[in-house]
Amino acid sequence: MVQLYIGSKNPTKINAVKTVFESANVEGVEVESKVSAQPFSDEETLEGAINRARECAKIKKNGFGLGLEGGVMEIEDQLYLCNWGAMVDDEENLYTASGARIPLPDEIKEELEKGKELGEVMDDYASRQEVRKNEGAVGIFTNELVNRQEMFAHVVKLLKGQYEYYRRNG
Ligand SMILES: O=P(O)(O)OP(=O)(O)OP(=O)(O)OC[C@H]1O[C@@H](n2cnc3c(O)ncnc32)[C@H](O)[C@@H]1O
Ligand SMILES: [Mg+2]
Repeated sequence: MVQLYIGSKNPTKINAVKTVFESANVEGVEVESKVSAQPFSDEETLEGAINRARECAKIKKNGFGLGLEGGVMEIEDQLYLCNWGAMVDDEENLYTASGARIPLPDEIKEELEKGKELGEVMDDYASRQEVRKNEGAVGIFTNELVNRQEMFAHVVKLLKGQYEYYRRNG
């Protein structure tokens, strides 16, 4: 059985991996992303995902390491939610993929510019608790048609698919 380590204790991330790697043994491990708690660009968000995947692979030598990172990025003054994933396999090959992007309202942007984390801002905005561990910002702003776990599952599928392709054709 494939052993997978996902660098987070957030259930949306762990469950996303479980739904895609159905027959694998999946364990969430607390690791450092080594970027800001609230990444502010695609580059920084991707770096966080790669750092989490590599940290997992370093600590847990017997399995694949996976990292999923949420952040925000700007295009011409419009702030977008962005998401990145990375996976390191047992031969230290690195796979990366990005997830959905949707615009965030200006009032969310203003709160983030004050230094707050999106998770905290979303709870206040939606008058809910632990949005980041449930539907996520993506769930709130898509009327829950796409929740955070489903969004991350798509990223994990992109990682798994690339691993399968390059293992056969690489
Ligand atoms: O425990 P970890 O794995 O760190 O999970 P997290 O929920 O903090 O997620 P990230 O560090 O990947 O996300 C960076 C920040 O952006 C927030 N965030 C990102 N996407 C979000 C979403 O869809 N809904 C709510 N908060 C989100 C998150 O709460 C953090 O403050
Ligand atoms: Mg975090």
